[in-house]
Amino acid sequence: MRDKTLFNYFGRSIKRLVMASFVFVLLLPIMFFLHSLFQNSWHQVEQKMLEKHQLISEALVEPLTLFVTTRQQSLQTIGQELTKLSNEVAVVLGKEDKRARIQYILDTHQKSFGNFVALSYSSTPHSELSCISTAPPKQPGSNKPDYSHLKLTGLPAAANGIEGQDAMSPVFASSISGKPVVLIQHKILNQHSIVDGMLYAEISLEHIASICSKIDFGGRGHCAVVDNIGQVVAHPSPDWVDEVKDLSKLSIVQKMLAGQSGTAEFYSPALKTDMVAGFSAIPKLGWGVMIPQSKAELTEMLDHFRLNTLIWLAFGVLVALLMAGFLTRKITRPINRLIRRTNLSAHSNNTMSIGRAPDDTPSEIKQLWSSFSNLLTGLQQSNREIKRLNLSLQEEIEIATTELRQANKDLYKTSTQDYLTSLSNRRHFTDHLEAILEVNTGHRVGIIIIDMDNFKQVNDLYGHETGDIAIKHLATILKDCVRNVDLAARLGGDEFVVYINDATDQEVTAIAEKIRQSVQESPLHLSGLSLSLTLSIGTVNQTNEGGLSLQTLLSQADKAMYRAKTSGRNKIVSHPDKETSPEKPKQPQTA
Ligand SMILES: Nc1nc2c(ncn2[C@@H]2O[C@H](COP(=O)(O)OP(=O)(O)OP(=O)(O)O)[C@@H](O)[C@H]2O)c(=O)[nH]1
Repeated sequence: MRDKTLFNYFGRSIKRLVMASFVFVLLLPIMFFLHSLFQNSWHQVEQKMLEKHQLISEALVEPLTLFVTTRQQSLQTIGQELTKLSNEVAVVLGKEDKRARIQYILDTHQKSFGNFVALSYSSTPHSELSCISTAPPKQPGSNKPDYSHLKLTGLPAAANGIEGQDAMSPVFASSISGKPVVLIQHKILNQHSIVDGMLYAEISLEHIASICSKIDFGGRGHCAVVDNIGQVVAHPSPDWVDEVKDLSKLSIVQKMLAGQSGTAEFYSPALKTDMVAGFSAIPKLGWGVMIPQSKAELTEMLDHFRLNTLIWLAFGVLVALLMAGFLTRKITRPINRLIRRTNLSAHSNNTMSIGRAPDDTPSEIKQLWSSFSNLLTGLQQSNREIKRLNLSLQEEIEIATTELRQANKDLYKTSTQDYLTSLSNRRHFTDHLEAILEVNTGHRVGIIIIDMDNFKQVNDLYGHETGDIAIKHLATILKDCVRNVDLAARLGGDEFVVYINDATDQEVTAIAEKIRQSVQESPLHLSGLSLSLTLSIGTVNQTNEGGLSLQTLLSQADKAMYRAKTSGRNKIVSHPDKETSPEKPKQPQTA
């Protein structure tokens, strides 16, 4: 449901749609990228860094091995000379001379090689040193170094050397220089391969320290070398070097001493931090070399890398959004302009065209614009035509309505009026009276029925047209005599009826009398002819208690009228019988 709402929201305008498309299109790869950046990168970067560290450590294996090997070879050279001397002096020289010659050889080589803190010789493996050459030269009377406590480990043979001939000690503080050194022991063999003497060389580790000191990167990235029992050979900390620090407890050192190479993470108690390192064992020496670095430093590097990536990413997204905004504007601006022009056109009463699309409008929208313009022009023409038709139709409708109204009026007149007198006809009178009787209870209802006396004679004597004139003459008098609230009607022939609304019997009789009198006193003048007319009138006046019948009233009034006829005409008879006879009845007469 929420998704639907979201889609609806973005679907409501092209601008939102395009912007959302850009964002989604961008966001997907960005999210994958970020996921990979934050999930895998630490491991990958750490691995890569450590691989580099390990490569460096591997690269150091050879020079460090070479460092020892070259010194081994030097000892071998000295050893060969001493063997030669041994063979010669066995015959020629005395013991002291031999010792002097050995001392000379040692001094000569000490000077020429310059690699040794001390070169010494003993005639047998366990005898006291008989000759020693040191740099600087040893002071007379000073103690000879004692190597008996050192645990030597065999070295692989140097070039042209014999296996088992050389051995090397762990690092120890030289009694001569006070500095850390390692001791290389070289056995001097006679022609029968029997040990004839021992050559010892204290080797300074300064050269190794100088090689390692060149490896210095980051805040705490360095190189460290340990000997075969895990003691420091080279390390950036001079104290550790001087005190021959034992690092054998470190897991990484133990791995190196076990002959392993690789990468590892370990805690440095000295630096009190987690470290990561690439390490390599130096198989020929039993040593190890490692390139450690603070883990925090790597994390910082990674964070820095991530921050940089995020900044570039944010910059990219911003540029993409700006581009999206610009492109969206290219699409929506002409559409909005089209909408505005269309609205203006609509408000201009369909007279204004929307014009041409601007030149920089995209071609599809240009086509839309053009189609829209054509459509609008057609619509405007149609609208004008419809308007014109509407106007003429309106006129026609008005005329037809007027005619219809007139026709209705005529129809109503025809259906309710008597054609000759324009009084109400019988039907209208009946309908009207029945409606009154139904609703107007409690009021009096008076009915006057009027019939011309001897009217047939009028027709017979003066013609039908004169009869009509006489009928109309009577109608005119009736109109004058009845009140607005009353209703006069022609029932047919020469018979008329008047309804008297809510009047006393006297008032009804008075109106009837007024009619009768008016007719009597208004003879009809027709081209020299004066025609006197009289009327016979019957009346009835009753209170409508409800359920009063019109037919009954008419019948009662009619009977009364007939009684007026039969009792001499020109008189009024009221129901129940009550005659009003003003004067002697007359026949219609001509003057
Ligand atoms: N001119 C004319 N005569 C009509 C019309 N309708 C009916 N008549 C005539 O009116 C006469 C009515 O006569 P009656 O009322 O029956 O008799 P009367 O001669 O009036 O005699 P009494 O009513 O007894 O006084 C008849 O001759 C009808 O033909 C009409 O519209 N015009």
